[in-house]
Amino acid sequence: MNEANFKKKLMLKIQGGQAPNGTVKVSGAKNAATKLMAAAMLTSDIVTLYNFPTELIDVRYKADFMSKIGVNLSFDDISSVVTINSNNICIPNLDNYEYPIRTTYLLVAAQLNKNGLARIPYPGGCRIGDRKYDLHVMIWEKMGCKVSEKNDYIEINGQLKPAEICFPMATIGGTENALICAAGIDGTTFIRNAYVSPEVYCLIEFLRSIGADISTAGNSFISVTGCKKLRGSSFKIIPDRIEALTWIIFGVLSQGKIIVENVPFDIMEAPLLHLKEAGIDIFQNSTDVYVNNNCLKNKKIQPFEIACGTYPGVISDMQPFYTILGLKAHGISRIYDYRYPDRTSYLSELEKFCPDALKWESGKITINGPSKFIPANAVSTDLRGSMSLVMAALLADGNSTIIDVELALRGYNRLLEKLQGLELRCKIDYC
Ligand SMILES: CC(=O)N[C@H]1[C@@H](OP(=O)(O)OP(=O)(O)OC[C@H]2O[C@@H](n3ccc(=O)[nH]c3=O)[C@H](O)[C@@H]2O)O[C@H](CO)[C@@H](O)[C@@H]1O
Ligand SMILES: C=C(OP(=O)(O)O)C(=O)O
Repeated sequence: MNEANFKKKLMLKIQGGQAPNGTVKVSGAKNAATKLMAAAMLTSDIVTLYNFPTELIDVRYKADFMSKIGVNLSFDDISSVVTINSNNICIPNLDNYEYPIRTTYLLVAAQLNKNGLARIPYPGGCRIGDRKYDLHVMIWEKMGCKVSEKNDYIEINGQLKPAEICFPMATIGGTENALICAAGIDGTTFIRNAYVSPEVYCLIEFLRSIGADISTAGNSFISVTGCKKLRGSSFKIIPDRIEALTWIIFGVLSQGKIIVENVPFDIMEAPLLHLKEAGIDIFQNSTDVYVNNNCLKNKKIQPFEIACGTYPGVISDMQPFYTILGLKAHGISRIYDYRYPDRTSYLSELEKFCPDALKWESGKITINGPSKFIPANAVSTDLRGSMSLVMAALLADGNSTIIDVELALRGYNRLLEKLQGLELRCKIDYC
C-alpha cells in the first residue's frame, strides 16, 4: 500500500454472483503482528518478523506512530517481512494523536524504559461495544507509574517495577500489556487471571526469543522474569485464524473452488467443529483446505446455535461470519455473543442484502435462513462487519458497493489482490 494512502476512505465495488476459483493464502495474524511490533521496541537490537501482514491498515497506523518516536521500520511487502530497529526512541511531541487503532497502550513500556515518560493516543479500535482501558491504567499504576489523562493523549510517568497483577476479567489487551511491561525490566511479575489466547501465546514466545523468562500455568497464571537488556530476534507470526475461517465459509457459500493455504488448524478446533455440525465437510491436509461444492453433505447447510466467548471456543471476532453462514442455512440459527454483546451495528447494513432474515437484540442474533442475497450499497461499521458485507456482496447477483471498506483492510491483508486472485470482479476507489 502506498504510504500516503492508508488514511484514506475507500469503497469496494463488487460485481457479485461469480464463483471463485483459485488459491488464497492466509496472512499473518493482525492480532499477533501489531502486538509484536510494540514488543520489538523493548530491545535496541534488530527484530525481524516473518509472515508479517505488512499491508494492513492497522500495521501502517502503528508504524506511523512508532516512526514518529524514532523507531525505524522497513517493510518488504513481497516477502511479508518487517525489520524493526528501536535504538533511538524519543519522547512524542505530536500535533495529532488521532490513531484509530486499539493497542496504543502497548507502546508505553518501551518509552518508559528509555525516557521515564510515555505519551500514547487514546485506545481506539472497532466500535463493537463498551471498550474500557481502566485495566491498562491499573497495570501502569500497580507497576509504580503515574497516569494522567490529557485532552489528546495519555501520559505515563515513572519507571516500571515488578508487581503482582490480578485481572478481574479475561482481557487480551490487559494480559499483553502486563507481559510487555514486565518483560523489559529486571525482576519477576506475576499475572493472575490472565487470558492466553493463541495470539497472546505468540507474544509470549516472541518475548522469550528476545530473552524474557516466562512461564505459564494453565491458561490463567503467568510469571514473567524480565530483563533490562533484551536481545534481537527473527520470529514468524502465526497465521490469522479469523481470516482462515472467513475464506473457508466464503468458499462453502460461494460454491466455487478455493484452496485456502496456511490454515492454523491447531488453534481452530472449535470453530471448525461448528462448521462440521452445520453439515460442512472440508478436505484438508496439514496446512491447507480445499473447498468446493462437495463440501456440503446433503447439499444443505444445517441451522445451528453458537455462543461466542473466549478461546478455545468461537471468539466474537468470528461472529459475523457465522451470521452469514446462518443466512444460507435451512432453518433458524441463533448466535449469542457473550464477549461483545453489542457487536451488532453491522447487522442493519447486512440486512440490506437479505431483507427480513435477521433479528437481533443485545447479545443475541436470530437468523431465518435460507436467504437469497440481493445486491446493495452498504456502509462498513467495523472490521469484521465490513468483511461480512464484502462477502454478502460477492454472493449477491449484480453490482454492490461497500463504503468505508478501509475498515476491512484493517485486518485483511491484501484483500483486493486476494479477491482478484480468486477470479472475482471487484475494484477499490476512494470514497
Ligand atoms: C487488537 C486485538 O487483539 N483485539 C482483540 C482483543 O481486544 P481487546 O484486547 O481490546 O479486548 P479485551 O480482551 O481486553 O476486552 C474484553 C473485555 O474486557 C473489557 N475491558 C478491557 C480492558 C480494560 O481496561 N477494561 C475492560 O473493562 C472490555 O470492555 C471487554 O468487555 O480481544 C477481543 C476479544 O477479547 C477481540 O474482539 C479483539 O479483536
Ligand atoms: C475488534 C477487532 O480489532 P480491534 O481490537 O483492533 O479493534 C478485530 O480484530 O475484530
